[in-house]
Amino acid sequence: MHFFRLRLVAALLVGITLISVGSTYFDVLTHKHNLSTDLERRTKWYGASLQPQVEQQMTMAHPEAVPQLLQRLRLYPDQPGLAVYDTHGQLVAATGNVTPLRTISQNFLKRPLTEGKEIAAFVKFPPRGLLSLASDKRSAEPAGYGPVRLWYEYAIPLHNGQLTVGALVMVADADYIRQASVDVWRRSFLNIAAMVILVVVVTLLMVRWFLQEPVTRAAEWLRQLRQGKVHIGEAAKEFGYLVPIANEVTSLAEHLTKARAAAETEARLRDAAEHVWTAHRLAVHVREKLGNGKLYVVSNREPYMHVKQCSTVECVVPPSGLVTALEPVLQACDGTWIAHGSGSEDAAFVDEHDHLRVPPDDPRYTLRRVWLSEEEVSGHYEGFSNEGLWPLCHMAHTRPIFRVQDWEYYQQVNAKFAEVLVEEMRDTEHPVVFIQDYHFALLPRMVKNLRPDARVAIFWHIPWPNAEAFSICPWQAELLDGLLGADVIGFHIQSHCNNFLDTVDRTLEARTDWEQFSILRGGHTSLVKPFPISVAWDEHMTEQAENVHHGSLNGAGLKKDAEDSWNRLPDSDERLHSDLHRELGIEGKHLLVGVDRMDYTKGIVERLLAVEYLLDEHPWYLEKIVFAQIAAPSRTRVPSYIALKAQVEETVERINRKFEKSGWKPVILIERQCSHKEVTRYYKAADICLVTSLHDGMNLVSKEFLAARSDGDGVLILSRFAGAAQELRDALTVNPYDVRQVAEAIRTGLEMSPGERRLRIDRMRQQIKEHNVYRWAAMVLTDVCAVRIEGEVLADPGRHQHPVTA
Ligand SMILES: Nc1ncnc2c1ncn2[C@@H]1O[C@H](COP(=O)(O)OP(=O)(O)O[C@H]2O[C@H](CO)[C@@H](O)[C@H](O)[C@H]2O)[C@@H](O)[C@H]1O
Ligand SMILES: O=P(O)(O)OC[C@H](O)CO
Repeated sequence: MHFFRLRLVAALLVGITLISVGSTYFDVLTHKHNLSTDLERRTKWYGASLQPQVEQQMTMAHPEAVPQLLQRLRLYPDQPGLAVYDTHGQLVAATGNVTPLRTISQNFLKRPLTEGKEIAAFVKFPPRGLLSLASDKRSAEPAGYGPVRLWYEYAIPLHNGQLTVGALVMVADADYIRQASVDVWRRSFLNIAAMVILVVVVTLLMVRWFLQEPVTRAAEWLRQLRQGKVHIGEAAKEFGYLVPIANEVTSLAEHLTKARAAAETEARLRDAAEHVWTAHRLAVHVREKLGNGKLYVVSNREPYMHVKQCSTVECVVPPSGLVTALEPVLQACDGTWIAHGSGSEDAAFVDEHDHLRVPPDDPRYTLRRVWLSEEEVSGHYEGFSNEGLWPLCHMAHTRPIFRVQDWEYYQQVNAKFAEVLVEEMRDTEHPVVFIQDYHFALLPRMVKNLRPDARVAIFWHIPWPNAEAFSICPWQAELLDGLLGADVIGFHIQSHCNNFLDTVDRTLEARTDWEQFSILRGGHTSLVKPFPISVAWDEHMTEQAENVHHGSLNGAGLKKDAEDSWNRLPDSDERLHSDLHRELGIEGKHLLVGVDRMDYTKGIVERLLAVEYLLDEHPWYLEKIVFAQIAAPSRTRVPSYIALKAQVEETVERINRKFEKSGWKPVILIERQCSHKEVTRYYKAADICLVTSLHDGMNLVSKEFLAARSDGDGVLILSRFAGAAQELRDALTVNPYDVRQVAEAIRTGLEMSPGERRLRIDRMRQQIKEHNVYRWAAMVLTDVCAVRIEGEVLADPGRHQHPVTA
């Protein structure tokens, strides 16, 4: 820093001095020029006014009268000295400062006397020759001549008709011009000195306040961070105005912290011979399985949408179970995610290949956006997918609608994605394609036809109904045939696999192997397997929770008693809990939470009716509970969704009207999409999380709730018709249609002892930790990478084994 300051001061000194000297130099030149021009003009004018009278005198051949004339003509002492010379260059008369006039050179007079033209010049007098004769050579004052001064000499010819009769010479003292320049330089020097001092002082102060101090503070913070003495979130104030750097450093620190945590976790897991999957383990595993290949994921919904909100463009993560599950997988494995670019501003954020790297603030993988027309969205997404297949696969008693035109768009969009996929994979050998969901039932076959060397898996995120229910789809055979193009077909649970095998059995010419759970059709085998999807597991939160719950050493080095810590939330969670309660105006009340897309399969209305039933039957809970339902707008142009929204709003209004009392209302409806962070606040602050789907492939809200409960508290009420119910045996399982049962479950949850809550949550969290989304992806990708492609030479025989047992 010291050297930096020295260099800065030196640079400022040189810079300011050069600029100031340059500008002064030009000032002096201008000033000198102006003064000289003025003197020239005045002298010439004076000469012109004298010339006729002197000429007359010379013409009359009275040279002896010329001195008197000159005396008369020179009225003031500051006027130029005057001299008249005859045609031989002999001085006839002189007045004023005669010394320089006497030494006018013959050369100077030559021009007016011989050529008849005027002449002017600035000269220094006494000249150098005289100076050198001075007795004291160091003196600037030659003996008898006074100091050297600047003079302006001007000579004009004197005429008698055509004849030159002499010359009139004027000598003006021009030394004031030289003096003025010296003055300007002196003033400028003082200015420069003052400016340099001021700028240097101000700069040094600024360096100290705005650079040295923040940098010192930031360096100290980084040192403490390295030593684990401070938290990442506390950085901003240390960095002051260097906030952009703070953000980058914070993100770097987060990465380092995560990497350190991951390394520690890996080491611990290895040490404990556990089999928990982490992002890092998945990344290593997938890289090994893919070899030279690459991963391509296809879904209708994209993980990041650029949308206009008010006047700004925001990049949002849509509320979708599929996105929640796949995003951490892609972040771990890299690859390309191909999806419909559905955000209003999406087109502005892609390159010429419709690519962008995401997540935007920490790019890890490529998103390829596919553009669909309004008609394609309406026919493929809203029509066939969400008015046809969605209600067909969910037992929620909404009638599926199948239109011929929607089916045509469904085929068209599947073909469009196949084309894009093939284009993306053109330079990749052995690509692995992982297709998502019911929007792309035809895609596996299309891809296999175009790229027989591709290994293809499809995961069906929603339930598969029984064969009879599925048979109402007019194009069931085409859909099944399309799906059977895949090498691996995944569902959440075994019963969905069974339903699928049964549907194929009854519909197509194919050999179904119920022992291997595979289907052979046209010489190609498809493996049909359950892969229960899950959420990412944040080891950080787990450690924090475990430290509190199991009485390990806390930050202060004190061993906490397990029972004592049981009823306590960690500080940050406690604060979060009370902040949210204060924000909602529900301090001291029990908070029940529901988080869903506004979808009729999620049982939102039934859940509201259960809350109403509870308050009717157990009025003791009046003013003691609040149910917050966060509902993200979903498929908002589909009629059944429009009707559901109206029904939910009406029901909330009716229940609130019925029970509201002195400012308290039993239901808060938040109809918008929240960030993951906001949703997590609700999960953490809730006493009970209500998941009452009428039918659900898996349901990730239940798992997110458990993952968020690092405090080890909270109760999960879970529909038995959600796939998650098969794994989460410690939830309070309910039939969502049975309003009384759901109400009773809420009551049980509210009355449950802290010990029982902890026991249940602990077991379910352990289940999710071990069966997280990294494990899900590892299972699917291991199976698809193990597929044998006809004619392919095995470069790595290990690739085709099934080593995953965890
Ligand atoms: N208001 C809101 N704001 C922000 N985020 C919100 C939100 N409401 C919901 N979300 C988020 O959206 C996701 C919903 O996931 P779900 O599994 O519950 O249902 P979804 O039907 O979308 O998924 C489909 O795919 C998943 C994954 O396979 C299956 O579990 C499921 O059964 C199937 O229907 C969750 O991550 C949740 O946090
Ligand atoms: O919002 P959608 O229509 O993409 O649905 C999201 C679901 O995760 C589909 O399974």
